[in-house]
Amino acid sequence: MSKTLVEKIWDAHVVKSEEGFPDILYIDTHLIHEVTSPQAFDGLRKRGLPVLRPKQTVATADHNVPTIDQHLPIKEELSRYQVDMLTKNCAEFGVELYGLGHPFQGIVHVIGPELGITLPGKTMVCGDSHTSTHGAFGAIAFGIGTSQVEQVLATQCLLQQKPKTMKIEVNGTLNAGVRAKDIILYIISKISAAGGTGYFIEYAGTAIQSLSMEARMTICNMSIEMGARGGLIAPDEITFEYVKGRRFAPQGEAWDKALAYWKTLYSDADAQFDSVLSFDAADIEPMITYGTNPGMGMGITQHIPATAAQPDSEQFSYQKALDYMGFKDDEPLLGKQVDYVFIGSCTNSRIEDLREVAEFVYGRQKAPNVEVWIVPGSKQVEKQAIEEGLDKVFEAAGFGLREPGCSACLGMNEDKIPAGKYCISTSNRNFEGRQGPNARTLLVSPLTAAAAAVTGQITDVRTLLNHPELA
Ligand SMILES: CC(C)[C@@](O)(CC(=O)O)C(=O)O
Ligand code: SF4
Repeated sequence: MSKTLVEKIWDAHVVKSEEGFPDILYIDTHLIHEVTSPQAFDGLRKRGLPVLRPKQTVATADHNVPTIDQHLPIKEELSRYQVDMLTKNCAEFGVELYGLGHPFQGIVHVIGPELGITLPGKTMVCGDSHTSTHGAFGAIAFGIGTSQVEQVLATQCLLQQKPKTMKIEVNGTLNAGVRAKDIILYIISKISAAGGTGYFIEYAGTAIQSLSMEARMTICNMSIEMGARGGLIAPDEITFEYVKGRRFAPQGEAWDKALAYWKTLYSDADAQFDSVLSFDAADIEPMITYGTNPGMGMGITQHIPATAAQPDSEQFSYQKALDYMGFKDDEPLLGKQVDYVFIGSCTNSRIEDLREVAEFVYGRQKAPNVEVWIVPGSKQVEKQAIEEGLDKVFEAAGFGLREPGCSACLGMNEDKIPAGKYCISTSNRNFEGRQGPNARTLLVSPLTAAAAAVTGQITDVRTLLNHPELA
């Protein structure tokens, strides 16, 4: 019987399936961080239970960590407490922790892939809705809640309803200045922040298959931002090349065996999806969000869609979003001054992202009216960026390479955007107060962020690509 890729991986991990009940799903790898694990460990402690498979559990500190002077004690009391609790819990339950100062530390969805922990065909969960990132490797990866974190720690299994499947095809060639982040922001702007609810999405098509693994991770990372359970891309030679030789990837005969299995991981030609959407890469221009959910995005040269053009039921919340952002119906965003540029987060903070920013700002200066924070996704990304001299390029442009963490993606550590300030951000959420109370977030690609860093305003990067003398 023909199957989609999701069905193939799901069915290979079902421990028990009974009509009218959720499946019992085996979890290959459980990733944890300091925010959503304390209560789960407390639950085990109260019931006197161990972590069933500590060797299949990996922890890191990323949300609450500072991104400068990480060698010093964390200043914020709550952040320090969260990180200390993670250290204590991992020591007590025998879980490997890549904590502050460890050479493998970083954002949980950056370190899994770069360490070869994220592999095709796996089931992977984390108490974090951006766990879908790992689907870029052809894994079923999704976010879970704290009580489910406890369930997986105790049983290495999870009760889950089998999700519906959606195929999103993007075919064709990307225009100049258009990157993976623009693809996913475009898709979400077309189907809305709820368009994928209840589905597990498979991204396919020639434009997707032409992307690097880092770019594929950017796409899968934001599956949740359209309500999807997760997102994945069938593994191929680009995937295998990326994984080969990584620290925890299979080696030798185990590699050969794994590769033979991974090559069976694709949706059968006649597999039935519950929904299929198609997009043309040629229609996509550099994107930017103007509102307070990732679905409120538009091409950077466009004008903000009118409130009256929204469905009646959405007009109140739409207008409220524009008021929060200080924007009006039908106004253009190009040329608007911004205050901060944040390049980081599990969406865009990998070496490919930093290289692209460095290439763009090389020989240029940041604008005097912006503060630029560039935050590597992990210690390994930081190390590689320094080895490649990218830190020197950033310093010459007027901003320094910080240390790894979630940073300004969310207001849970020292890196907060002040109230009322506009932040051009390569992260994945622009909710009210996400980057700090009353901060105003404009989601873009790293390339568009680099352009704003140089001009100090919302900029169509293609202008500068075509006319380097302009900035
Ligand atoms: C808030 C934080 C813990 C989180 O990582 C949680 C999540 O993604 O579920 C986020 O980015 O919103
Ligand atoms: S970088 Fe942002 S979105 Fe990603 S895990 Fe951290 S807080 Fe969540």
